[in-house]
Amino acid sequence: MGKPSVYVTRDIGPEALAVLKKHCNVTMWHEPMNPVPRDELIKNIAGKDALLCLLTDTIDVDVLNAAGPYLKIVSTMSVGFDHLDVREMKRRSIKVAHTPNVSTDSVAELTVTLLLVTCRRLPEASEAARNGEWKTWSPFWLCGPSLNNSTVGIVGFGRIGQQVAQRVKAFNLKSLLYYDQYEKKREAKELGAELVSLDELLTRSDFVIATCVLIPETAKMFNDEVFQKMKPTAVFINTSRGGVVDQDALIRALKTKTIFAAGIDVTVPEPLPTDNELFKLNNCVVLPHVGSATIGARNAMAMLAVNNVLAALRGERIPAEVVEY
Ligand SMILES: O=C(O)[C@H](O)CO
Repeated sequence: MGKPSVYVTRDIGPEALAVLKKHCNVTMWHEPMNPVPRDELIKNIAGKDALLCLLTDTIDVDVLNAAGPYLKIVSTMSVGFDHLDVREMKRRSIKVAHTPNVSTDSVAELTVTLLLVTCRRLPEASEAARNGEWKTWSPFWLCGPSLNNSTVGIVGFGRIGQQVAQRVKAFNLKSLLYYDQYEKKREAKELGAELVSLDELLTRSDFVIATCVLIPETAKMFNDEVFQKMKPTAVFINTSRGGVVDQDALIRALKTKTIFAAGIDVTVPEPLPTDNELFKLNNCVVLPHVGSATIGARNAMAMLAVNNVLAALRGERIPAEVVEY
């Protein structure tokens, strides 16, 4: 019997690819900075045993139909799987896997970095130094809020939310709040975090950090009403998915100073067009979805995505199967 065939939608690095190629015939989309075009994906997936994809690939009924009857697993090199039609895959008995845990620290580090960069207005400050706006030291020029003695509210207290909590605790907070559909009692106790309603979190927090998953219940949950409940001094950070925010509402909140500032690593769409209003606001820091962008995390994600594929093809237990559906 020949090797199973796998379509890989981007170059996932030499280490992980070498392992995959040892056991499978690999066809791959080679352009590192362009997602595989839809027609190319549809053409190449035909007859494959496995698909290893990224969060930039929408894997829906059309792709599954094009794949045909041999497809046994869709393995995404991401924690989030909102780009996959998981329900349809389960209906067809196709396994679904993702890459949790291995990027948690990197995303938590980036979240805290973005929080600090946004509240201390660093992009604005750096630009001012570069463009000659820096005329003198001035008492209140480029000031922002401090984390010291502040209240931080984390929306979505999963692995990443908890690691963010762990890190921000070091800033000598007044209170650490979280909102989650589950109580997470033990973890919250260890971290000294208090479970509150969303409303209470919004009204009490100086910093509101979104680390929640994108599911129908969280889609556009940060809307006009939610921003209006935040303090006018509040800083909003989102490193989860752009879809949890009503982006027009965020623009309104930033423009009208309903909130002080926002730092976002995720947008709708991605990439965010360069003429988007958010890029024109100096109280908004936009990053190009780099939460997990450390070399170690990305290699570990690639390797886990490969191991998920190999386990499924061998009929073994999949290291990180998506089960909750
Ligand atoms: O889902 C993920 O893994 C992140 O958004 C990308 O690192």
